Amino acid sequence: MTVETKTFGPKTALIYPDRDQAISAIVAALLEKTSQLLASQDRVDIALTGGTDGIAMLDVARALMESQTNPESRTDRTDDCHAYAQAPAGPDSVGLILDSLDFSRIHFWWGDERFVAADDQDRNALQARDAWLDDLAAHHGLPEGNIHEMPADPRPEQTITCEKDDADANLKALVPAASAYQDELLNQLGDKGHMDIALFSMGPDGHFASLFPGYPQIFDDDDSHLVLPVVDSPKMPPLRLTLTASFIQGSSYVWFIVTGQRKAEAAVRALHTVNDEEVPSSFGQGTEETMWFLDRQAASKL
Ligand SMILES: O=C1O[C@H](COP(=O)(O)O)[C@@H](O)[C@H](O)[C@H]1O
Repeated sequence: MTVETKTFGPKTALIYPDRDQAISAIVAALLEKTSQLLASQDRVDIALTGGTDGIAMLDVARALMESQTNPESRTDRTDDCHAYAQAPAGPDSVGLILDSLDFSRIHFWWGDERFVAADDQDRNALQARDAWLDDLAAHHGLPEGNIHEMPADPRPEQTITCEKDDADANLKALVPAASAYQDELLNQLGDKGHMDIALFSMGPDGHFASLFPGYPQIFDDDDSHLVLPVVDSPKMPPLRLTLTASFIQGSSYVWFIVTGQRKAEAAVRALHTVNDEEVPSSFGQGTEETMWFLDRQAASKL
């Protein structure tokens, strides 16, 4: 597989010929890094992302796992998604890493969530469960308690409106939800206090997590805030919860998966700048490493 590398100060861009290869590469990197970290620490905390590429990553990881346990599924899956065929460490070594991972020591979190009912298909957590996590919990030793979903909107559907005037009513539901997730993060992460690996994708407007350009959440620099509510997201649905930029910046490894021409403009701005409120993804930096996995289209303006 050919991969081109470009560096932008502390940020590195890895450019793959196409979307499948970019996704396979970030999955392989995730599995390798998780395995490496588990060798020297008790647990690994991973923040997942929603969106098309974020969920496609989990589909690929599951396909890879199925190919390990059921070799007959291997050919079809390779044709479908190039999962392990394109993985940088080689199909078998990535599959072996996946096979040997101790999921009882891996915890999954989210960078953001759409604040909708628990059974709403828009939920990032529900999509992630369908793609991979429920299978990990049912068959591969991932304890249910290691899946740390952001809270869902507990209100009955007919009481929820998203008119501007209803911001107060919505905040009454969102603020305790944000604070419950913050408490869970603080309790679970303890002295470590940060994510090991935080995965993100980026919208064409440059948002990541639910931090949107020019919105108040991206200007919040109070380090005691880990999670914030969003009442009027420009991307549907309008009510959301998001990790803050300052908490994200405490993560060890911050990795982006970004594909498609429509994200090329935002990608070039995010990689060339740091902490630019007009391009929130420019805030995405890790203490150990900041890596962008791109396909050629998304990287076309770099
Ligand atoms: O709504 C969201 O969108 C972004 C980006 O999604 P994509 O489909 O353009 O890849 C995602 O990062 C975020 O988690 C999600 O809530």
